[in-house]
Amino acid sequence: MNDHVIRTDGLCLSYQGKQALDNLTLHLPRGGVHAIVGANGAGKSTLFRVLLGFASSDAGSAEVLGCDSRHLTPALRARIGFVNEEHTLPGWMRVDELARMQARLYPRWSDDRYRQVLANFNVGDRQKIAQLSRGERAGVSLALALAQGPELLILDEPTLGLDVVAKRAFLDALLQTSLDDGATVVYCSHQMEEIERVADNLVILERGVLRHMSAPDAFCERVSLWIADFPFRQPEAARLPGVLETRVIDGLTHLVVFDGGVDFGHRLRLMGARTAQQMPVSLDRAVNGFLARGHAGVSPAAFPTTAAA
Ligand SMILES: Nc1ncnc2c1ncn2[C@@H]1O[C@H](COP(=O)(O)OP(=O)(O)OP(=O)(O)O)[C@@H](O)[C@H]1O
Repeated sequence: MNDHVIRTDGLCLSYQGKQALDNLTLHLPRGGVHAIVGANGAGKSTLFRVLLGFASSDAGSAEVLGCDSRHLTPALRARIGFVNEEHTLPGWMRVDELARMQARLYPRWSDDRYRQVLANFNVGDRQKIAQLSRGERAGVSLALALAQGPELLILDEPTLGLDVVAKRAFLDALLQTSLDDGATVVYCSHQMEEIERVADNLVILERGVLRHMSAPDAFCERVSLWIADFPFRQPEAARLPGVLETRVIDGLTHLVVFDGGVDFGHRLRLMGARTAQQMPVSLDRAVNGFLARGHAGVSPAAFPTTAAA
């Protein structure tokens, strides 16, 4: 049995000649929390739109829960929860009216789960959706999505603009559902500290291409910060294979390196470094270094895709 909750093969979509998804092959296994990261415009929202059948691809295939995204039936949609970054909900409805409507639509609806999630947010049942703050609306949309009892929950930057307390409540509710109900969560975010906390799998997209997929820890282990002291002149260390980012701080050269290998320090010494020290990096620094090389005009093709099959 194909046990991928999401499966795309050679997916392409361009808007007016701009390639939003570029031959994207992505297979996400069932279970856990999968975080999709990428720079602005990397294709994250476009991918979700294609997966949910809201946009058509130019080529390739997309499947969700084993079904072609172009032909998702209402029964299959009922097994998928979706929270978008705008938390779009009908503003004219009251919170309790909306919940009652959703309860009728979804056979697996759980009032207990709805109440449990909503309790984290300061929302009154009789408030109109339009009167809610952004964070409260986020809480309602998450409570509705989780109460649906989805097998798969897709979230597009769900915590954007939330304060620290609302963010924590949101993530706690998300984790609890993933653990208690066995739902697979797929979400995109720019917040690495969040991803570090909740994600089992890290997916890096760059200009519509899959660049990396592994556990966040495994990714971090492949990225190091090297601090080298070049007493005479700064070398062209950026040319060394795997260098993502270089900076000179207080006379020392800082290099963020991907898969530098055990002899990277030796190479720096051969280039004239008096000392070369290796240090671990945070997920934030590792991902940002990885994405920054694309911004710096370095051709991503110079780096192999490191996605697991
Ligand atoms: N409806 C559209 N019409 C034209 N171009 C679009 C449309 N939607 C997306 N794009 C383009 O497709 C590319 C991918 O956009 P997408 O919204 O998927 O990126 P993203 O990774 O979600 O970005 P962000 O992190 O900024 O939300 C971008 O270059 C964007 O300009």
